[in-house]
Amino acid sequence: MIPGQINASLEGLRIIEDFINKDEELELINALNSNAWCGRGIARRTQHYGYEFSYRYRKIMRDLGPLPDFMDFIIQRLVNQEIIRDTKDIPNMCIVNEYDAGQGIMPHTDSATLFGPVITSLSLLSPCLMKFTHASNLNDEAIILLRPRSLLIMTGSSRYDYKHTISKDLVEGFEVDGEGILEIVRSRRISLTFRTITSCEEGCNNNDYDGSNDES
Ligand SMILES: O=C(O)CCC(=O)C(=O)O
Ligand SMILES: [Fe+2]
Repeated sequence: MIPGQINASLEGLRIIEDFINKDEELELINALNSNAWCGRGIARRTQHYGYEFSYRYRKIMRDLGPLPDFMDFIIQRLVNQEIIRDTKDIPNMCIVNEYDAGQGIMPHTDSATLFGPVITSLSLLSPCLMKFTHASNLNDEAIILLRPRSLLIMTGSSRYDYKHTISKDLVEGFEVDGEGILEIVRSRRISLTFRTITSCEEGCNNNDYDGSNDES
């Protein structure tokens, strides 16, 4: 647990608190809980909508069709609130990640060739910290608090120049001005990360692919 400065600003990074309300959060969780989770290869469970992404091959494996209806209101809100301004940036893919206590995600930059310029991630259930570290200057870092129902928007430098990660720590601490160190005791968290597949010519319709050897 490393206390650090919380929510330092990064070019292109924005958080919208309470992007959805508690009823909407519950409805999303119920919809996701009634669908099949994919537990292959990586520690945490995932669900892929729109397109299937292989963590192992780092490419799009299959076109799964349009995003499900229960996500429509999110896409609509992204457009209405002008988070997505260009129709070509309207998400056509969503990966749902489930993190149990003790699970995180390794430092990475979401592929610049596969995915479009705007990446949004909606957080449900447990809060957590996300650390951004500049890819070529490791001293340049920012720690961002992801509260439930908040939307993280990554564009510009935060999307392309930094790696982001979520730790496996069971307890996380961060310093809030005037309030001292606050603690998060991590429990189940679900995130919905929306992206736009820019091209799906190569690697799509790999009908032989069953993902059984994927790794994180
Ligand atoms: O869980 C999150 O909020 C982010 C997930 C993420 O970084 C990714 O799937 O690339
Ligand atoms: Fe990511």
